[in-house]
Amino acid sequence: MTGKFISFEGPDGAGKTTALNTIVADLKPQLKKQLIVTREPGGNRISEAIRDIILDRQNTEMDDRTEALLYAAARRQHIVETIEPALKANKLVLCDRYIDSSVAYQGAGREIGEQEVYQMNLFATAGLLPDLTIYFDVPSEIGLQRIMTHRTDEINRLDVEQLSFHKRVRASYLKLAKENPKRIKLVDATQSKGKVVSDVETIIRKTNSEFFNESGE
Ligand SMILES: Nc1ncnc2c1ncn2[C@@H]1O[C@H](COP(=O)(O)OP(=O)(O)OP(=O)(O)O)[C@@H](O)[C@H]1O
Ligand SMILES: Cc1cn([C@H]2C[C@H](O)[C@@H](COP(=O)(O)O)O2)c(=O)[nH]c1=O
Repeated sequence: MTGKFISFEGPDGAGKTTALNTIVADLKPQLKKQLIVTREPGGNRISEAIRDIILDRQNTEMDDRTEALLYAAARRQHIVETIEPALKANKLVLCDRYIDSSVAYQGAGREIGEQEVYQMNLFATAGLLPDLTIYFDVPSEIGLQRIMTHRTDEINRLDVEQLSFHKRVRASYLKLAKENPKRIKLVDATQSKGKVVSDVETIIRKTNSEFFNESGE
């Protein structure tokens, strides 16, 4: 496959989606190749239906392993319908969350075990990993505060987990970043929105120069 696959990761409320919207608007005119922007869980009819089931706050009886399997199932369908065809067509794929979310949220947050969840996801992904992962690092308290203050209409079943759950998620992300320094680049997401965007754009430009017009404009 010849395209490039970049995932955006971070705890809830880290600001990934906000930054992604600005980054897409900024980078699109500067790119030589086509850009695909997508998200997990979701990105197609089946995966969006799975997303609705997972995130529905009424589904309080959902078992932790059921949850992990549903995320992996949504991921599989997303890879087959969206990510692989885009990479084969030499496109740049920007994806809001991917496999690291499962390791951090289900592996560490739900305490299923990070290795176990990673191994199960290897089956779902057939080993497809992002070329680059931007990790938006924010203390759990700040992320949750942002969500509770500004996004009360969209609070989902995972957002309402206890602070200890979210702290395990962040600790797991930090561990992943430390263990995979070539793939995962950490951005300080407590900075202003503008600074976060500019840090991310610098990383993307540096690591994917072949996708940009020579003038960079
Ligand atoms: N750098 C920032 N400083 C302050 N507030 C921010 C910053 N970035 C985003 N926000 C605000 O925080 C809230 C959450 O942002 P956003 O939805 O982009 O986070 P997210 O990482 O996509 O979260 P989730 O994964 O839970 O969907 C929004 O109200 C957004 O305006
Ligand atoms: C892919 C993936 C996601 N999650 C969690 C993380 C968030 O709490 C929600 C998705 O909501 P967002 O607003 O789109 O960020 O799902 C998870 O626990 N495991 C995963 O694999």
